[in-house]
Amino acid sequence: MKKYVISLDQGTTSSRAIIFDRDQNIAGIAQKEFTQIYPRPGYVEHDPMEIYASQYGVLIEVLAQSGIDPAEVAAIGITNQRETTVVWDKKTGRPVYNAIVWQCRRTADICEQMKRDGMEPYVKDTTGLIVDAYFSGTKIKWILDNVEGARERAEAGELLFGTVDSWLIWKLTGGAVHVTDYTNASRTMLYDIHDLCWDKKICDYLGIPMQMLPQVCDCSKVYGAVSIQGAEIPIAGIAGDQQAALFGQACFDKGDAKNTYGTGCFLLMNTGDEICRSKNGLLSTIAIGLDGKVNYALEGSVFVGGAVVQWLRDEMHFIDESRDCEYFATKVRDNGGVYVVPAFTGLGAPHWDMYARGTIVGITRGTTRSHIIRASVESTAYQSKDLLDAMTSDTGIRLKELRVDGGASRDNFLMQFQADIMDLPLRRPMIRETTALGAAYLAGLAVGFWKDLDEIRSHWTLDKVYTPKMEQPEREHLMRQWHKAVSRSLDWEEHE
Ligand SMILES: Nc1ncnc2c1ncn2[C@@H]1O[C@H](COP(=O)(O)OP(=O)(O)O)[C@@H](O)[C@H]1O
Ligand SMILES: O=P(O)(O)OC[C@H](O)CO
Repeated sequence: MKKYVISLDQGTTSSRAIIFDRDQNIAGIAQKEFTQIYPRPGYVEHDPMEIYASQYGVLIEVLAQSGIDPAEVAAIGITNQRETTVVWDKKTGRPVYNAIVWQCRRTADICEQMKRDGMEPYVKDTTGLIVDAYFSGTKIKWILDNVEGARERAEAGELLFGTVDSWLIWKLTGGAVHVTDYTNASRTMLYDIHDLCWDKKICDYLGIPMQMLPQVCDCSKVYGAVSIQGAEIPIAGIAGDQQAALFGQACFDKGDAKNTYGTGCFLLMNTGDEICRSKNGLLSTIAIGLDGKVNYALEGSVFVGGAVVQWLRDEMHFIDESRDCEYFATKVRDNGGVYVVPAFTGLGAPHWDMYARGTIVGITRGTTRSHIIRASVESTAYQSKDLLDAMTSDTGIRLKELRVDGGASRDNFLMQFQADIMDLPLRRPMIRETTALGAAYLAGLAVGFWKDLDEIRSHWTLDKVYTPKMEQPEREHLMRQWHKAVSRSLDWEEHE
C-alpha cells in the first residue's frame, strides 16, 4: 500500500517539497530559495526555469534525503504563488520572458487605461476582482506587447500562458498537460467566476488569444503523472497557495477563516456557494472547486507581510536571520512612536493604491534599530487588522477566533501583537505548513489516500493559542497612528 503524499509548494521566495504520511506527519522536507529579480523600482520578476529547476530539485532531494521509494508515493499535489505569469513556447518549452511576479507594478498604466475605458464594473462583476496590476491579465498583455513577435506567435497558437501551477505541470509532464484549477484561474482577471469559463470580452479587450489559456479543472483530480526512477506518480491536486492554506486549515464551512503570514499576508473567509461582494476593497474569489462545484471566498490581500522581515535582513542588514526580529522587537517596550508602512509595491486591500510607496514616520533622536524592527513587524499586524475590519463589515460575521499559519507565524511577538490589535484569539496549528498540507489533502482525496473532508477535519491539531491582552484605548491609539502613517504613503509614485 502507498504510504505518502508529496506536496510541491512553489512560493514567492522559495520552492518546497514536503512528504506527508497518512497521519499528516512530515516525513521529509526540502526547500530552496531562488533569485528575486528587481529590474527597476516596482518591478519584480522570477526566472521560470529557475522556478522549475528549484521545484524539481527539491522533489528529488526530499525523496533522496528521506530514503522514501517513489513507488510508495500515492500522489503529488501542487500549490503555488498565484497570479505570477509565465508565457512559453509550446514546442521548445522555453519561456519567452521572465515570469512577471504578482507583486510587480509594471502594468499600472494598462490598468489605468482599462478604468478610463470603463472596464472596471464589468471586471468586478465577472471576475470578482478589482482592476489592479496584481492580477495576471495585464501581465500577459505586457509580455505580448513587449516581447518581439510574441503577439503574432500567440495568435498562431505557438505560445501558452500559465500561472506557476500550469507551468510546473507542463514541465513535469514533459509538455503533455496544459491545465490549471479554479482557484488559480480566478486570480487571472480573465475568468468568469459565476459561469466558470474564460471571459471573451476581457480577453479581447486585452488582446489575449484564448487558445493560450489552460484548461480549468477541479482542484482534486488526476491531471497527469511525473515519472521518477521508474515510478509514475499521479499529479492529483492543485490550488493557489492561499486557497490551499484555507483548505489545509480545514476551513470547509461558510464563515471559516484563516490568515497566512508568508511573503504577503492573506486573510480568507469561506463564503460557501455564495459570491460575497465587498464594499471595502476585498476580493471575491474561488475558494475551492470539487466535483465541478465551487465554493467562494472573500479575500483581503496584503502585498508585504513577511517580506518586510527579508527587507530588514537583506537590504537594511538590521538582522542576520528572520528569527532575530522577535528578539529585537521585544527588547523595546513599544514602537517608540515609529510606524513603518511597507508599501514597497503599492498597497493592496483595502486601499488598492498602485502608487503608494514605503514610508517610515515618527522617527525621533531616540529611535533605535529595535524600534524600526518592531514597527516593521507591527505593520503586518496593522494591515491584517484592516483586512479583518473590512471583512466584518462586509459579511456581518464577527469571528470568534482566527486560524493562522505561514512562515512568519512562528514569530511569537507578531502573533501576540496580532491577537492584541485584533482583540481576537489566534489559533496556530501544529503543522504550520498548512499551504502544503492543503495541496497534499487535495491530491490524497483524488486517489483515495484520505477518505473525505471529515477525516481531514478530525486531524486539525492545535499548537498554540494567542489570547488578546491589550486594553482598548491603547489599541485605538495604535490604529489611529497607523492610519495616519498609511495616509502619508498613499499616491507617492508620480503617474499620469
Ligand atoms: N521567525 C520569523 N519571524 C518573522 N518572519 C519570518 C520568520 N521566519 C520567516 N519569516 C518570514 O516568512 C516569510 C516566508 O514564509 P513562507 O510561508 O515560507 O512564505 P512564501 O510561501 O511566501 O515564500 C518570509 O518573508 C520571511 O521573512
Ligand atoms: O508566496 P506567498 O505565500 O506569499 O503567496 C503569494 C500569493 O499567492 C500572491 O497572491
